[in-house]
Amino acid sequence: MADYPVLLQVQNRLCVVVGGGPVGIRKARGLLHCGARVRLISLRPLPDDAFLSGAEIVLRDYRPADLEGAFLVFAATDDPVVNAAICTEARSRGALVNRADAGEGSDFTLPATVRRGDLTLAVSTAGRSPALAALAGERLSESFGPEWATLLEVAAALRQKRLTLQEKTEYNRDILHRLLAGNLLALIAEGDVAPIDCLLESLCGEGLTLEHLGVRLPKGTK
Ligand SMILES: C[C@@]1(CC(=O)O)c2cc3[nH]c(cc4nc(cc5[nH]c(cc(n2)[C@H]1CCC(=O)O)[C@@](C)(CC(=O)O)[C@@H]5CCC(=O)O)C(CC(=O)O)=C4CCC(=O)O)c(CCC(=O)O)c3CC(=O)O
Ligand SMILES: NC(=O)C1=CN([C@@H]2O[C@H](COP(=O)(O)OP(=O)(O)OC[C@H]3O[C@@H](n4cnc5c(N)ncnc54)[C@H](O)[C@@H]3O)[C@@H](O)[C@H]2O)C=CC1
Repeated sequence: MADYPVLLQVQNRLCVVVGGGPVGIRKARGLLHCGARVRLISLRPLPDDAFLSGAEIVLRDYRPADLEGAFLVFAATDDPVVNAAICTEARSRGALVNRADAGEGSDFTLPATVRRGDLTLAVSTAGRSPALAALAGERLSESFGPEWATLLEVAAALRQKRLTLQEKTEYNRDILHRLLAGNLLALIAEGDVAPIDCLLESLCGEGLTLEHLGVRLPKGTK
């Protein structure tokens, strides 16, 4: 059966990772990045460069009570018996569980992820080849440069304006097509405000400049 893709809001919710190897650390970092409260249980101490500031680190054998109050659970030890026990316990507590050593045993899997500001691109292979997911993510990363983050800011600001004016939502797709045909992405990458304002005003109406939309070009561009 096909997997159902969702994006979860984990801010301030407790997520428990069991296992402090490279895999557990990667999952914990991804969770911290999204504002989750992270509890990481590990038998062995973490390496010095784990950089998990803000996480609660518990260095001992996993106990079922470690999962108390968890929204998400990650079974990421190198012991399949322990991982299986974590999955059973998590489900009995009503938490969703990810099993690092077996895609089939998981309630959810993690995709390879590329972020450009609030634009998120995620690749899954339904657990069949994580290395292929990573490779496809690298390709996406090359195709979607940092200018996409600014494009999203422009699109979101225009959308906000038009919704305020109660116009039809088809407008959003149409105007984006026309802005892209006008080379907006390349103009953002070049970092010059004037030609971007010129394009915006010609397609969206007089006065609709970057400044009016509240969008700043990132530092590093002109
Ligand atoms: C099911 C899933 C469960 C989950 O963890 O969510 C899972 C399971 C397993 N991974 C294994 C191996 C590897 N995983 C990676 C890398 C990543 N694995 C990720 C996700 C997932 N891995 C989920 C499915 C995703 C999908 O649908 O495609 C990524 C995308 C996201 C992330 O983890 O954040 C991240 C790339 C991030 C990036 O670089 O962008 C690498 C490569 C590397 O490390 O460089 C290897 C070694 C090469 C290889 O084996 O392919 C093994 C065998 C372990 C063993 O042999 O013991 C299992 C267990 C099994 O398959 O049974
Ligand atoms: N999903 C994925 O992306 C990947 C999954 N894997 C799988 O994930 C597993 C973990 O991978 P690594 O992090 O590389 O392994 P690792 O061997 O480096 O780390 C395992 C961690 O689990 C801890 N641990 C073991 N038993 C424990 C217990 N009873 N209580 C608390 N902590 C315990 C150890 O202290 C260690 O920190 C591997 O066995 C492998 O099968 C491997 C590569 C990628």
